[in-house]
Parts: sequence; C-alpha cells; structure tokens
Amino acid sequence: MQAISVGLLGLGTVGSGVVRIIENHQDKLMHQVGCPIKVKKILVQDVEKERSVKVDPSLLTVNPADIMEDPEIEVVIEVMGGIEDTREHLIQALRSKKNIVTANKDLMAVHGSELLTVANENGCDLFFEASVAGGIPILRSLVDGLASDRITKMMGIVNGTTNYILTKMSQEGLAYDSVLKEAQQLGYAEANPASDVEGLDAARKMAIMASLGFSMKIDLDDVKFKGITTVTEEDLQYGKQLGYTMKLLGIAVLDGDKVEVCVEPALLPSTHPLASVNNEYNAVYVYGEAVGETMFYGPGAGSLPTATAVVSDLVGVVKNMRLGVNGSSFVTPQYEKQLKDDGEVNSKHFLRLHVHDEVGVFSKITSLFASHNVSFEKILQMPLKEKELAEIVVVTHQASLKDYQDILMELRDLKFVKDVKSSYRVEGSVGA
Ligand SMILES: NC(=O)C1=CN([C@@H]2O[C@H](COP(=O)(O)OP(=O)(O)OC[C@H]3O[C@@H](n4cnc5c(N)ncnc54)[C@H](OP(=O)(O)O)[C@@H]3O)[C@@H](O)[C@H]2O)C=CC1
Ligand SMILES: N[C@@H](CC=O)C(=O)O
Repeated sequence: MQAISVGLLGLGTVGSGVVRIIENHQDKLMHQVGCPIKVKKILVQDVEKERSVKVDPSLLTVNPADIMEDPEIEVVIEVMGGIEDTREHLIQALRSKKNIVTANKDLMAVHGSELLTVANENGCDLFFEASVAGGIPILRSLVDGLASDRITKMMGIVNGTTNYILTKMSQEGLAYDSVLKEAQQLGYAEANPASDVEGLDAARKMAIMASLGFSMKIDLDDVKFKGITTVTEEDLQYGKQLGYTMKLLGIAVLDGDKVEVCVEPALLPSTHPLASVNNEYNAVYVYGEAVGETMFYGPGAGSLPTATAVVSDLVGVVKNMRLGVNGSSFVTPQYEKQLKDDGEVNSKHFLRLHVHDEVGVFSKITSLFASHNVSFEKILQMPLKEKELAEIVVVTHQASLKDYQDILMELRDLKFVKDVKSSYRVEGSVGA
C-alpha cells in the first residue's frame, strides 16, 4: 500500500507536534485513511537548529522547491507562519495540484478567499481548522455540524496568550510583563506577541470564523479590534467587585442582514460559562436560531492541541483524495455583508472615572447619561486617597455605541471630570 507523502513547511511549536502525532498515531491514521502517511520533506530556516522532536536530518531543507517541485508530495502542511511569501508558496503548491493544510490565520484572514478560489480551480483541498481556537474543532462545527442552522451570534475567547495573561493577572495578581514572557516560553504566543496582546490575532480568527459562520466575506478590515495592553489591575479588581470577569472577547453578531464583528477586552458576569475559561484555554459560544446556545471549549494554543487540528485536517484531505473529491464544506460566501454602524451596535458599558469630589457631581453625571437615554445598572462611588478626588465606577444598561461615545466625549469636557480611567463593553447573554 503506497504511503501518502507530506511536505511540512515549518518545524517549530506546531510543526513538531504534527511530526509527533503522525508518528505516534500512525496506526490510528492508517485505519482512518487506509494507507501510511509519511513526512517526506520539512522546510525550515536553519537545518542545524536543535529540535524538540527527533527527525532524520536528511528530511530538513531550506529550499521550498524541494517540496513544491516534488511530484510525489501530494499534501503540503503549512505551519511556518508569515503572509506574503507563504501565500506565494501555497499558490505554487496548489497550482502543482498539492492539497494544503494550514494553521496560519494571519494568511487566511487576508488571503483566504483568494487561496480557496485557487484551490477550487485546481481541484485541491485547502483546510485551516487549526487557524481558529487551536485544538477546538470550531470551523468544522460551524460549517458541517451547524450547517442546517442560521447562526446569529458567536462570542468567544479565541486567543490563548491573552487569556493566559488575564487569568494570571486576575487570579494570582501577577504582573503583565512576566506572564507574557511565560506565555511565550510555553509556545502560546505568536513570533511577534504584539499581535496577541493588541488583539490582531483574535481579530484574524474572528474574520475567519464570522466568514464561515455567517457565510459572508468578512475581511480583517471589517473587524474593529482592541487588545489588553491598557487593562490595569484596578480594572480587573473593580470588575470583580461588581461581579464581572475580564476576557478578551471576539464578538460577531448578525442582526437581520447587518453584521458586527469586533475584538475587545470585555466584562462578563462571573457566572457566565465563558468567565470560567482560564489560562490558554479557548471557548466559543455559538447561537443558532434553531439549536439555541452551544459552547465549544478546549486548548486554544500549544504544540499538540494545535497539531491535532492540523493532522485531523490531513485525514480529511486524504479521505477526499481517496474519494476523488475536494473542497468539502468550505463553500463560497452566500450573502453580501452589510456592516452595522455605531448607532446599531448595542451593549452595556463599564466606565471608571476620577472626578473632583464636589457636591452634586454624581447627579450631574447621571443627568448627562439620562440626556442620551442611558441609565445605570450598577454604581460604585468612593473617595480616593488623593485629596478631593473620588472614584466613580458605573455599569450602564444597554446603550448604543454612538450614544455612549457621545457621552464619553461630553464627559471629557466637564471641568469636574479629572480622568476617564477606563471603559469596557459588558457582555451577557448570547442569543439576545
Ligand atoms: N503556537 C501555537 O499555539 C499556534 C500557532 N498557530 C500558527 O501556526 C503557525 C506556526 O506557529 P508556531 O509553530 O508557533 O511557530 P514557530 O515560530 O514555533 O515555528 C515556525 C517554524 O517555521 C519555520 N520557518 C519560519 N519561517 C520560515 C521561512 N521563511 N522559511 C522556512 N522555514 C520557516 C521555522 O524554522 P526554524 O525552526 O529553522 O526557525 C520554524 O520551524 C503560525 O502560522 C501560527 O500563527 C496556530 C495555532 C496555534
Ligand atoms: N498565539 C495564539 C496561538 C494560537 O492561535 C494564541 O495565543 O491563541
């Protein structure tokens, strides 16, 4: 029985997990696809580098052509990262009729639609389950498992690094910088961790997930994103005091035919299932009109969890090769997207202010909010150590983003407002 030959681009955190799973689960894989799977060549930057997994040194190459131009290699697994050069490699591979499995959300969020078209034109598969939420099979669940439903909301923790940082800061009082270093050592963070902590990695994943979930072409530019770099210990503690837990949330909502996709640090009621998703774990809440609320939970980063998704995609590709089909369920978008404007985006808001502690200040603030028809659900007010200053923390009832932004602008102009310390979206239910 002839083995399926695979070319592997990258032998880092995920690539070494892929090699391990292909070796250690060979029997199971053979049972699934009916033939052995072997890694024939591995592209790296440095063939001399010490590896966390043992591989025959003759498999390593720094020349992409050793994979792209080898007619025996039928599947290319891309786990090296990068965007433009990687796109070139994958287009070349697809034009040479090689199927692709990738974990690269940076690439898929920007060039996914083009690559899927090229794959389709060349009768090839292009699978990318590992690009969103690591080891959780969320993309297949959206596209296959929930194929019959109309998905209207997805809300998730889709970045392991930031969830690890927020968990350690909030539960163990550890400092941001030291926890980020730990997340890097554990292999959760991207080569440039700025994309994790600034929300870009999660935004890329939300663009991919929203495109598949809503069957629309959601571009990265459509996703408004903000990271966790300005979240303070005080924000986490005041949030806790009011019964909330801070998470970097990806939110995608479909209202009628209008859509909103964003990523931002947000407060969730501490009783909400997503609030207890800790460390590098990810979870995605999906609301479908027929199914109601579902939640997918698992490790969102790391070597073996991510490699599981990659190798499962490989199994899918090989099964399709055997059947002589391709493309499976990653269908082309069905609907035109229409993005919501700020007046159509509604949520509760958490706001922390430092004000001069004068008589009547709080009622002036309440009146300002009321003039925009926004009222408070929760309030904390206390004097600060600094003379004549007070801390005011409020959580509003539902308000449109437009009204809320107008309020913030007006607040900043008030003489008695010393500082708007922080402001976060507050999320709650999934379906509503
Ligand atoms: N780490 C994780 O938990 C997850 C990662 N991903 C995605 O998977 C991909 C890989 O991530 P990860 O394994 O963490 O990355 P690493 O940095 O650990 O590994 C990258 C690998 O690719 C090789 N490589 C990088 N650039 C080139 C190049 N230009 N030419 C040849 N080889 C190259 C490196 O070679 P060398 O070793 O010689 O330097 C290395 O082996 C990324 O797209 C990432 O976003 C997705 C989900 C989770
Ligand atoms: N850096 C990413 C890795 C997986 O996608 C994360 O932290 O989630």
